[in-house]
Amino acid sequence: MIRFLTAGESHGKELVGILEGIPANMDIDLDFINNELKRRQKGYGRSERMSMEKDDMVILSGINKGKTTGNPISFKIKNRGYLEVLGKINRPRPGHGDLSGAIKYNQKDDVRNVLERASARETAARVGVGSICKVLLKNLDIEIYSHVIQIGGIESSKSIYNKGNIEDIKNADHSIIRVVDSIAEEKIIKKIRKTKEKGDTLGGTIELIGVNIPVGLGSYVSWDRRLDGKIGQSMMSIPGIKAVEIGNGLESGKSYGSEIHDEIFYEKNYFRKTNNAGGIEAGVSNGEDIIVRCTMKPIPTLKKPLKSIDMNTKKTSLAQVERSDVLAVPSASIVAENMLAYILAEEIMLKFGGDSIEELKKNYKLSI
Ligand SMILES: Cc1cc2nc3c(=O)[nH]c(=O)nc-3n(C[C@H](O)[C@H](O)[C@H](O)COP(=O)(O)O)c2cc1C
Ligand SMILES: C=C(O[C@@H]1CC(C(=O)O)=C[C@@H](OP(=O)(O)O)[C@H]1O)C(=O)O
Repeated sequence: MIRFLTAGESHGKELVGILEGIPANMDIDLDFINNELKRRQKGYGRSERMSMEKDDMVILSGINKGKTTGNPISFKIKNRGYLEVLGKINRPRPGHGDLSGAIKYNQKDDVRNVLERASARETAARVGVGSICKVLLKNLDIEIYSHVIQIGGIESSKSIYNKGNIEDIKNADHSIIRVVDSIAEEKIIKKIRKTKEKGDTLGGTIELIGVNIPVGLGSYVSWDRRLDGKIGQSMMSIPGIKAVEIGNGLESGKSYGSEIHDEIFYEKNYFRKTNNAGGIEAGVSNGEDIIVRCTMKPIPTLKKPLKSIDMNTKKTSLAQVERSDVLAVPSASIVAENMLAYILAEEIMLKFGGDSIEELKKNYKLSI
């Protein structure tokens, strides 16, 4: 069984992660992990904080001479934003965790402790965890890719949900956004710039694809073992993600069954000519690519703030203005890839098992 925990605050000393259940003897390439961390920091529209932070992983345990040992892996990622002068916050930002967190944890005098953890800075540690899971999946030739498909209503890349061409996505550059053409790219950048000038923010939609997925991950036997349910929760756990779609989920409600269900064929193996199900039926992977789309709402911190209440005086006021991203959709895309990697690695270990990578590979080969 794989499980993980993260700890750390946005402006605390460090973020830490503990990941248990990764088999022994797996080669860990730290450059690959640090590149994943770097990919999460890219994206036009992010704040100055991203040029301050240079995320890299310091391994504390569970990896020796570049190989996993089977022991829990722990690591840290330094916060260069540590010790910044941070003022009190008592005018909660609509859309952030400020108000509900202040009431829940009785932090009404200063909301700072709430947003320190609600902040998406924590997702750096999740990418640390997910990138180790990606290495596990790569050992079985399973890969995960993602791209941004729209920002603020402007299409940036074509959805590939139905047997589309994934070659473009494999090389998607999240430094800005993967765009259909340079005109769309120009339009999007202009929109982000204008939005920033107006003191406003944006969201968008991302798409993930998992390839070379074996049949049988997840299960229908109990509600909490369904793979689509697990993926849904992992995606919804990313700050800002407000909708998750598997395959052609949204359109399916407007279609006839004859239009949406993927007919079954056989030629040496079972296969489908369409993939509206996004690779999952009855909570079980069916061997087709896993396709997930997620929509992120606009960033809650607005330079031109919305109405709020001063929690000291209870008078109408304007929400607190903090340094903030205008858009973080490309970064969320990398977080989502890594959360999907975690869920798939967890399911792989549940189904095939193995205390060493050799054992896992042997079990896997025998079963598929
Ligand atoms: C990579 C990333 C960066 C983010 N940056 C900011 C930010 O700079 N300012 C902000 O207000 N929200 C930011 N968010 C979104 C908030 O963290 C999120 O909206 C908030 O925690 C409330 O959670 P919810 O949107 O899931 O309800 C970011 C999210 C992600 C994934
Ligand atoms: C630090 C990160 O994202 C942060 C997420 C975030 C939020 O409210 O979620 C607010 C901003 O932090 P700060 O208040 O320091 O400017 C973002 O920069 C990161 O992604 O590494």
